Amino acid sequence: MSAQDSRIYLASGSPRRREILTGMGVSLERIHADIDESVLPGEDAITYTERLAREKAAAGWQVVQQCGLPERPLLAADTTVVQDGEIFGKPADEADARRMLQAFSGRSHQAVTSVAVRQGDHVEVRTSVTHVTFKPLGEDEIQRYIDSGEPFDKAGAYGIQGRAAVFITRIDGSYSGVMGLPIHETAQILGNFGFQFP
Ligand SMILES: Cc1cn([C@H]2C[C@H](O)[C@@H](COP(=O)(O)OP(=O)(O)OP(=O)(O)O)O2)c(=O)[nH]c1=O
Repeated sequence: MSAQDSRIYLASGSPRRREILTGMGVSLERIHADIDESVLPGEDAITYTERLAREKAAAGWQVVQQCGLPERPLLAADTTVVQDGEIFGKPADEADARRMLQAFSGRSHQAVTSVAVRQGDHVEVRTSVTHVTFKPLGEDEIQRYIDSGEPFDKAGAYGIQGRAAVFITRIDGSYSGVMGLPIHETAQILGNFGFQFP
């Protein structure tokens, strides 16, 4: 079946994920499901994003069942940023955003995204790790970026697809993965659920 022939459930409030899937030709229906996104003690970034993608998919699947919705694949994902083993989620406030952007200034970090697709008890998960390098940032640049409001709903306090693009000197890996949904890995998993791309 082609991507357009069938819909998936999207257990995500991220506008970026919706845009990427729509761009891939996938029709979707949003499912609301919330989970606790705390990092467990000693958990590394990949273990964390894979666990969260699975948990978001499980919570979404529960909603599908509780509402008696027709069975079809459900997709969930989680993105985080990691540098020297430290996990950077969404900034809690302006000071937190400043701390993150200062840490990334003139250095490399990794953006990690795990995507999970679930139907019934069958779940598949893939992870993409992308190396991102920032130019050295001045305090005034950081402040102007914070004032734009862009950092606050994004892991690592920046959006590669937005104004932070000018901070980035190099990426090695998946651009869409940094944005929140790696297209290659997503197409691979959905392929295993019967979708065809393009
Ligand atoms: C690093 C980076 C992250 N992000 C976003 C992608 C994700 O939406 C967000 C990371 O938070 P997530 O918790 O992965 O996702 P979310 O809370 O937005 O949505 P949901 O849990 O409902 O699926 O950061 C960008 O948009 N651009 C970037 O360059």
